[in-house]
Amino acid sequence: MLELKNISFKTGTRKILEDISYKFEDGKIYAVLGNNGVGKSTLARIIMGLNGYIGKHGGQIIFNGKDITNLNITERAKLRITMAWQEPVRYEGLGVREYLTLGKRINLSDSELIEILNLVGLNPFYLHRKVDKTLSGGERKRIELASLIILKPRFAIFDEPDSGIDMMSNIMIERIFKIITSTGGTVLSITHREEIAEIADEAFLICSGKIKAEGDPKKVSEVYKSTCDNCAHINVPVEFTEDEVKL
Ligand SMILES: Nc1ncnc2c1ncn2[C@@H]1O[C@H](COP(=O)(O)OP(=O)(O)OP(=O)(O)O)[C@@H](O)[C@H]1O
Repeated sequence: MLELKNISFKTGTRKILEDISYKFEDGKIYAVLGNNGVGKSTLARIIMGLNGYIGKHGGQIIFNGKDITNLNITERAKLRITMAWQEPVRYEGLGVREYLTLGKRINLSDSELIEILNLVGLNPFYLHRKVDKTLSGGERKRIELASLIILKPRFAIFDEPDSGIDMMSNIMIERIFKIITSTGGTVLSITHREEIAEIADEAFLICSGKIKAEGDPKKVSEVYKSTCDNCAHINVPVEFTEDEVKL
């Protein structure tokens, strides 16, 4: 269980996140919806413990009963809190096999690696490729998803899990999420796409740094469609009533 308690974040006088409280249970998929710039990735960076966010945000993060608010990204990684970034990084010279096995620190046979590549829609040939600019964006993203499966995360954040990957891959994304939740891990997917949000067990909508709606993913994505398409208050914190929030 990961619990966010009254998370807030400011840059100068600008409020980016305000009073975000949410409980993520083990073995469940969650989605966070919201327009560009509403604070979704900022919340992810706070959960991950990135430099520039630790000690600079308000509120607490409790993970399995332990206060992890002041732990850095490495300490949180040891608790297997991980993230697949919106724009995966490339490493010149590093082979896919080395990357996936953390330079052989993770012991996986070729057939196990090939099975994981297959899960993310890549053929065995990719084991012999490098994680560099010769990979397309979509291929790189798939390798990143494979590495996340291998890490067996307890809490995994996917920032736009389908960015750069074709539409046909929604089923693949759902399969990856379910591999993680089947062993009790929690998935948080950050998305603009209703189809991806609707894979989740629960969803919440961030608007101007606050939770505007939470609950059933279909209902939350309806609120998203009906209110966020022509948003009149991008990045301006607004007040919502309790009734609007719980769905
Ligand atoms: N450390 C920071 N310093 C200055 N501004 C920041 C910082 N972190 C986030 N912001 C600003 O906060 C706002 C929210 O950013 P964030 O990346 O969280 O948005 P988002 O909801 O993930 O958007 P997108 O869908 O475009 O990825 C943006 O205007 C961003 O520029």
